[in-house]
Amino acid sequence: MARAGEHVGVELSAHGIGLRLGGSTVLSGIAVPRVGPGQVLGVAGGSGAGKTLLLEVLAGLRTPDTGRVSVQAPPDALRYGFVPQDDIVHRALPLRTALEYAARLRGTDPGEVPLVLEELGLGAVAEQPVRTLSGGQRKRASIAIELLSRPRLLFLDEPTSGLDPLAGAQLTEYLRRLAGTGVTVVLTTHTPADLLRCDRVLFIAPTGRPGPSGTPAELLDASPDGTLEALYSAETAPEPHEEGAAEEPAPPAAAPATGALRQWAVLSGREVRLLRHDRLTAAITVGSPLIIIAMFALLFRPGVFDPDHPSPAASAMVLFWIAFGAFFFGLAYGLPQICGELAVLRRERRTVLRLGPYLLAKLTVLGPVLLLADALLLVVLRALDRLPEAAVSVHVSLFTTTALASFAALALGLCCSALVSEPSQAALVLPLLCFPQVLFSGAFVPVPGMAAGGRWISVAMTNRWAFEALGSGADLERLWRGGGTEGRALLASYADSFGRPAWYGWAVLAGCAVGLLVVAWLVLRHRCPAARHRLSRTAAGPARP
Ligand SMILES: Nc1ncnc2c1ncn2[C@@H]1O[C@H](COP(=O)(O)OP(=O)(O)OP(=O)(O)O)[C@@H](O)[C@H]1O
Repeated sequence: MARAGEHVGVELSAHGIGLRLGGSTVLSGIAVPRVGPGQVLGVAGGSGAGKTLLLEVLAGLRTPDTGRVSVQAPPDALRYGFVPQDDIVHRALPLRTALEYAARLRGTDPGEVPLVLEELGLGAVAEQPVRTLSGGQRKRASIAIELLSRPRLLFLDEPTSGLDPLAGAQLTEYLRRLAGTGVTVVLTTHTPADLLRCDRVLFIAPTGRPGPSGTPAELLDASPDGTLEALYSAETAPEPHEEGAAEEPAPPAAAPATGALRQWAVLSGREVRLLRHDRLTAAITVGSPLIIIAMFALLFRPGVFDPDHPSPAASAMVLFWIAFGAFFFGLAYGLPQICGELAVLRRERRTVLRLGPYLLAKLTVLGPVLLLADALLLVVLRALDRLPEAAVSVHVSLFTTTALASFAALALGLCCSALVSEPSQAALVLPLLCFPQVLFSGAFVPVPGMAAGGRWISVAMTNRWAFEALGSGADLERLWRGGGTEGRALLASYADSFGRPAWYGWAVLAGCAVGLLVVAWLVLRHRCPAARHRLSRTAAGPARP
């Protein structure tokens, strides 16, 4: 929290801001009046006028095509916070826990959490899961997370939207008090009552052109009917563009950084807590492999790998479904992971979060569960005589294959989860990903019998490589040679599918897992950009009181 009387502060202003998106101009010639510590700037305008975009430009999250944002801050005082419109706290966690993880991630003292909660009037609901909080409490929770970093410059995108007039008034009053401690506050709002509590107000006219600007009293004087509402569609002359002036060398990020290792540890801890607090998800995570294993145990006959009386076709099916089970475990775990918390991820990326530790934390928590599921699958099937009685090395080979198949599928799931926007879309993707893994695995139509197109597609199917590695590990060819006419027919149709050593399949599966994780990382880097402060910061002496 900023301490009253501290003489550090940030001054912000902007000139000639212009921005084009999707081929059209969304902001042009916007000037932002100078605001400093202790002041609140309200940005107003109709829906779609460009308030959020301007806020992002001011916060250094977007580069304007024209114009300049300047921030005057004493050395080391440019700590900023950005509170977006979306819900940005993990809903399953108790509020206090969510804030403590946010503090650890930012490298700030979790001991600050009770202070921040009290300050925002959230002490009484600190132990409630975030999903049970009211809209107004969630907004304050969102602000609380940013306050943990003790920002000197705080941006808030529509902090009062969805609140009743009293709750909205209380929130803006709180922001006023916060500004009084030396923080510079910039907020967007739709509510004229909020604007009356600001020191300065800037209107953006429809289509992103400049509107009137001044103190609330000046604006009320200038209004044709004495109301702020009348100014929503008013336009003033745009500031001349400063072509090419937008790009400034990027100063270092303002938020305190935590090391990659520490982020990984904090994020892994949070993943575990999320699983513990979201009991239904935890039950599905543990229960779905158990159900699938039980179905396999009921489906397969015992003794199909008996070298004296083998059932060649049945043995191929057992190995295929084991490969598919391992694939399904990984995919089902990976798909819901990222899309359900994109808003949280975006926000954390704007402060400190690194994507490497984030993805690694997912693997750290889900990996052991997957390994356990794969091991249980093999142990149960062997105990029920659905797998061959063989040397330990054979079982190690089968386990290695299933583990790598699960990890490749987990990486595929994380990748797709990063690409979609909502869990409902992830659910739609699930069958689309499973179908080709069945069709082109080479189990039902052996690879040598596929059309050329199918053979090419099968190369990209991790299930094919898992199936072949399992067949090689279990030495299907030898089993089939002793399997009479059926065995010889299968040997002819599968040709050399199981002729390659198992490690060949392992290498492909490991390569797929790494490649897909890199793709997931790239997708997230594009969709959740890290804050790059392109503000033209000027070192300054003591800020104005
Ligand atoms: N990525 C984008 N590509 C193209 N157009 C965009 C993009 N993001 C925003 N816009 C457009 O820019 C305009 C301004 O959007 P912005 O979100 O800033 O509006 P706003 O004033 O915050 O609206 P609201 O009050 O409804 O939240 C809108 O017309 C929007 O459709």
